Amino acid sequence: MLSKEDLRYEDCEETVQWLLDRIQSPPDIAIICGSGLGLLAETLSNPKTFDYSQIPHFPASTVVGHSGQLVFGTLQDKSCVCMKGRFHVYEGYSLSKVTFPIRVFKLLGVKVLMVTNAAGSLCEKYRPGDLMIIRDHINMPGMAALNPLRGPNDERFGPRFPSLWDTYDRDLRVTALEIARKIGHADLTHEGVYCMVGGPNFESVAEARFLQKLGADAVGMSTAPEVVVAKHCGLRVFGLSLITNRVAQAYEMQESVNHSSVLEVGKQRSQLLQTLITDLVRSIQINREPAA
Ligand SMILES: O=P(O)(O)O[C@H]1O[C@H](CO)[C@@H](O)[C@H]1O
Ligand SMILES: Nc1nc2[nH]cnc2c(=O)[nH]1
Repeated sequence: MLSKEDLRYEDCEETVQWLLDRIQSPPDIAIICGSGLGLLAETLSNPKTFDYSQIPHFPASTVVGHSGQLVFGTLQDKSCVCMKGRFHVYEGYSLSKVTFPIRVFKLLGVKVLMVTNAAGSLCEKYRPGDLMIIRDHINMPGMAALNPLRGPNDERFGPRFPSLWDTYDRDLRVTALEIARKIGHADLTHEGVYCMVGGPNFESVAEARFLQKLGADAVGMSTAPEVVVAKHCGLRVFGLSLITNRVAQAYEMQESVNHSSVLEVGKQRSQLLQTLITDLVRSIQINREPAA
């Protein structure tokens, strides 16, 4: 059964038509800007910006550092769309709402989804300001049935039982690592496993130890639902975490984290993120099917 909160294929089509009536060319690449990473959207040329509040069926951004705008434009001659701000489950939104933009992107013709986020480090060698290319994820809420694909499956989006074994595109990961090396930041760029928790509280020491034992290198409160829905509908996915803090795994550790410090690290690293994403976008070949 669909709940009142669940958005349908027809809702997506309505949003897509509204956007197509207002933009020059449909995007090939979508970029989601994580907490404090909205400056990425400033890299687009000829921007056309919509507040989420204008767009049919879009929820509102309620988190500081997520300005709530969809920006269409060009980056490295590629037609792109940037979400300046994403939706989180802890804001009270259903997973259908949290992931709605991904399905809109798919129907707009997007081929590649790039997700960025701010995350806490569970890995000894990661430092605040480091980058983690996401190799794989652990979707904690998803494993407990809080999955965006729960409920009736609409085959027009994708199959009932999608496989996630190769979710984070190998070629894009390899290229991103090469770019990090070329721009002299190989030392602070890692590849690892992102774990999504529901939030909004940061982890207790016992929770942090638990997640680290499970194989997580970084933890945050987003991304996994977006990626599950993207994979379900056949998008290529690239994920990048900015490590904004270390997560205390011992009671003696003096690690305090708050949202302002997360945003501050985002600001400090925004140039590096822009360079990496811009160079990665340059490397992508888009094969558009010829119009029928
Ligand atoms: O995942 P993004 O949206 O980057 O934000 C991260 O930063 C916020 C906490 O400071 C949480 O929302 C967490 O998920
Ligand atoms: N859950 C969680 N989310 C974050 N986002 C940025 N840092 C953190 C963190 O330490 N934990």
